Amino acid sequence: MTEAGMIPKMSVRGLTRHFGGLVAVNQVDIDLHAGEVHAVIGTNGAGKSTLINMLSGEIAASSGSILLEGGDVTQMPQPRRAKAGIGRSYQRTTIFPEFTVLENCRLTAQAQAGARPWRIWESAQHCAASLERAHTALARAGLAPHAQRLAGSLSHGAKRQLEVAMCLATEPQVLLLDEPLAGMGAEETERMLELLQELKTGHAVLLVEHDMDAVFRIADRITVMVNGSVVATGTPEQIRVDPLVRSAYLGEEEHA
Ligand SMILES: Nc1ncnc2c1ncn2[C@@H]1O[C@H](COP(=O)(O)OP(=O)(O)OP(=O)(O)O)[C@@H](O)[C@H]1O
Repeated sequence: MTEAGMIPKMSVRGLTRHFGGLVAVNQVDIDLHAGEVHAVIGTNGAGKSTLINMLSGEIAASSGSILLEGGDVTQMPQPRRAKAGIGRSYQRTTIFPEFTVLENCRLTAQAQAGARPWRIWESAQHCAASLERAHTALARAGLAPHAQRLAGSLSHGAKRQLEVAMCLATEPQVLLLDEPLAGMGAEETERMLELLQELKTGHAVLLVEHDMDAVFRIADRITVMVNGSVVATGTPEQIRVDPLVRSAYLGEEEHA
């Protein structure tokens, strides 16, 4: 059951980013609700990464606003946004391969909890709260049996699951997932989709993903971007039959 009728966890209005003369993201409005996977799709260069980077605080918005549970986070730097409840995974792998799966998760939880960087290694040994958060996140991501393995020895799919677990260890309100299915085989994709389905309970999930089959299966809501602008937002059923989307994005086979 979705919690879509409630106030959005994240509400974005008029979000815009210029790179010189290029408008990479143009006046984007988007609402992310707890209990929903909201996918953002679009052709290469449509502005999806720029959007996610603005939401996580990695790049500044040129204009517009981002509210997290009603509070304005538009000017908040990335570390504070992470503390406020915005978690994200990246297209590239960000794990420490020579540490165990559990240590990777625990260090993320520890860093997010506000430990001083130069004391992370020392205090990570002792911080029971971070350890508990790490165990909880690993269990939720289906990685508990691999907790003591070196992260570098995991399969590609399991590494992506670990990234999601690391994100969960920060106990976010909003999860921003950047192509979590990239490079996965069919079985790994299925496992990740099950995880995403489970994860949306209690979280708002924004999913940027190129695998259209997966998007149409998993998403509760889809926003379609073309050249930096939103051309449509709706349920998968609405998006599938939207004439603008069909001509601008879903492509020729729809017209056959
Ligand atoms: N740092 C930057 N400086 C200049 N232009 C940029 C920068 N980052 C992105 N762009 C441009 O902004 C536009 C949107 O790029 P973005 O990476 O957000 O698209 P995308 O939808 O994520 O594409 P892809 O699916 O290929 O990852 C593109 O034209 C890109 O070249």
